Formats: sequence, structure tokens, C-alpha cells
Amino acid sequence: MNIQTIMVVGAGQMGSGIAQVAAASGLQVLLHDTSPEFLKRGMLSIDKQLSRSVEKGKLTQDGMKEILRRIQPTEFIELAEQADLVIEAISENMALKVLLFHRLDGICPPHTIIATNTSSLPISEIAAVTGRPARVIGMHFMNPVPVMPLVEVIRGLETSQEVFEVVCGLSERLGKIPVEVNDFPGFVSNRILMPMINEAVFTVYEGVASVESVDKVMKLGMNHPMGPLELADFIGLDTCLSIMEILYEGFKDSKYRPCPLLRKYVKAGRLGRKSGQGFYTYSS
Ligand SMILES: CC(=O)CC(=O)SCCNC(=O)CCNC(=O)[C@H](O)C(C)(C)COP(=O)(O)OP(=O)(O)OC[C@H]1O[C@@H](n2cnc3c(N)ncnc32)[C@H](O)[C@@H]1OP(=O)(O)O
Ligand SMILES: NC(=O)C1=CN([C@@H]2O[C@H](COP(=O)(O)OP(=O)(O)OC[C@H]3O[C@@H](n4cnc5c(N)ncnc54)[C@H](OP(=O)(O)O)[C@@H]3O)[C@@H](O)[C@H]2O)C=CC1
Repeated sequence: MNIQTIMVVGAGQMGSGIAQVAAASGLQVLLHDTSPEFLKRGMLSIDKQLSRSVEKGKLTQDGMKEILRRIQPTEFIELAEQADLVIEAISENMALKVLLFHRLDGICPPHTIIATNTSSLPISEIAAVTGRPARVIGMHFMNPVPVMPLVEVIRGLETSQEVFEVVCGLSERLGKIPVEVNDFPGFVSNRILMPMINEAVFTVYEGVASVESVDKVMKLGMNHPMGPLELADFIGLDTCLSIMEILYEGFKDSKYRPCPLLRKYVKAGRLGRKSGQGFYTYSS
């Protein structure tokens, strides 16, 4: 199957990154979000990343224009009828995702593959609301998408071998390395990463150390590029909380209970970098 046009749904930090790498690899990209404001924000972030590459001499001005020309921002989800592949990157919420998948299933032609960038939700359950579970798959990119090489590829119970191979091939075309993992809550990446982040929040909550000290310990002592609390802010505290809830719900094991401090911050609207405040305060 030859993928030429893709639609990315959700122009947040992941969706805009996926759109950028897809357009850079020569694909035509439709970038959909629900409002012009979110689309503008997503396109601005792509522009900023590409401009940095131009400044560093890694991309020419013409190359940048060419990449931007391949991305069409749209408020109209109906344009998904033109896509060979849709990659969903909306908020980590099962109710929202199943509504969207049901809608996309009605719009897309039968050959279209519908992939989800979910961090933790069961692929088989999302696929079950469509009439094409064989063409639904998990395609889990890492943040920041232009930098991180991994794509976790997750088959649902019904995902076909053809779809699995197409998605692995496409990941490689985007310059990524696909790794197959099974459909269990949090897959591999977040089953391991998120409890570490949650435990870091507990160490602050229980007064073991300050936010800065926890991050320093993990950066200087374990060589992590970002401390776990800095990383939580980078991912989005709402996303971290959703993932912990999904692990807790999925395994019914108390080791996955989200720290009350994480919940408190999310309820207060402190979502990390994207809202300007999380464990740290951000100016832009
Ligand atoms: C929640 C989930 O479901 C799964 C997840 O994604 S979990 C999160 C996984 N991601 C991580 O763990 C990221 C951990 N952090 C890091 O690896 C690094 O801190 C980082 C790559 C983000 C930044 O690296 P750094 O060395 O501190 O900064 P910096 O020198 O400015 O950047 C290194 C490169 O990344 C690029 N970069 C940094 N941030 C970027 C961003 N947000 N978007 C695009 N590119 C970015 C820079 O332009 C630079 O590129 P070049 O090498 O081409 O010059
Ligand atoms: N953040 C991370 O590090 C990673 C996240 N992921 C996963 O990627 C997905 C997106 O995360 P992320 O980009 O961080 O989230 P963001 O909050 O940055 O972006 C989500 C975007 O989707 C929009 N949206 C919500 N519902 C719909 C809808 N029905 N149709 C169209 N657009 C919609 C949101 O708009 P609005 O603001 O109105 O809600 C927002 O613009 C999640 O499933 C997350 O778990 C995967 C890997 C890493």
C-alpha cells in the first residue's frame, strides 16, 4: 500500500510534531483540530522548529517552504476522506477517542488505516467502535517527535499483518525506529516511565526533597537528560495523570495510584509547560 496523504487529528504538541516529520519526509499532510486558534498554534510551533533548523544550517529556506506547503491545516474532519492514513493525536481520553474513531470510520474510504498515538489506552477497545478493526493500530511517537527515534507499534486483536507492515515501513520512512509491543495498558514506554514520574511526585508530596533536588538527583546521578518533574511538565501533567489512571484502572494494582499532588495540580489547571505552570513556571 502506497501512503501519499495522511491526516493528523489534534494539533497539540504531538500532532504538530507528527505533521512536521511526515511533511519533511515528502507526505501530503492534512492537520485537523477543532478550532482555528489551535491550528494556528500548531502551525506556529512547526514554523518555529523549522526556522531553528534553518538557523542551524540544517535546512534551506526553500526546503522549509516546501515542508510548510505540504501541510494543510483544516477545521474540517470530512477531509479525512482524502487520507490513506489518519493518525489521531487528541487528548488522552477514551470517551473522546472512541467518538472520533467512530466518526472517522464513517468518513474514510475502506482502504484508510486509522492509527492512534495514544500513550496508554487499549487499541483493541478503540478499534472495536469501528467497522474496520483490522485497519486500526497504535502508532506511539515520543515527545519531541522530531528528535526521538522510537515509535511503539501496537497491534489490536484484529489488526492485520498488512497494516502492521505498512505502519512499520512508514515509521522508517519518517526516520524512526518501530518497535512492536503488545496491547497492555501503558504498553512498554509508559508502564515503566510513568510510575517513575509518579514516584518523583510522591517524593515531593512527602517532603523527601524539593522539586529541584529530585530533578538534580536523577539528572546528575542517573544521567537522565531531564529530571522526572521537568519531564512531567514537558509531557503535560494532564497527560501524566490520565496515563496513571489508565494503568491503575487497567491493572487494578495500587502501585499505579496517582499521587494526590499530581491530581491537585491538574485540577488547578497547572498542566506544565503548555499552561505556563506545573512543577516549574514558564515564561513562554
Ligand atoms: C508520554 C508518552 O506517551 C511518551 C513520551 O513521549 S515520554 C517523553 C520522552 N521524551 C523524553 O524523555 C525527552 C527527554 N529529554 C531529552 O531527550 C532532551 O532534554 C531534549 C531532546 C528534549 C532536549 O535536548 P537538549 O540537549 O537538552 O536541548 P537542545 O540542545 O536544545 O536540543 C537538542 C536537539 O533537540 C531539538 N529539540 C529540542 N526540543 C525540541 C522540541 N520541543 N521540538 C523539536 N526539536 C527539539 C533541538 O533543536 C536540538 O536539535 P539539533 O541537535 O538538531 O540541534
Ligand atoms: N505529551 C506527550 O509527551 C505525549 C503524548 N502522547 C499522546 O498523544 C496524544 C496528544 O497528546 P498531546 O499532543 O500532548 O496533547 P495536547 O493537549 O498538546 O494536544 C491535544 C490536541 O487535540 C485537540 N483535540 C481534543 N479533542 C479533539 C477532537 N475531538 N478533534 C480534534 N482535536 C481535538 C486539543 O484541543 P483542546 O485544547 O480543545 O482539547 C489539542 O489541541 C494523547 O493521546 C497523549 O497521550 C503520546 C506521546 C507523548
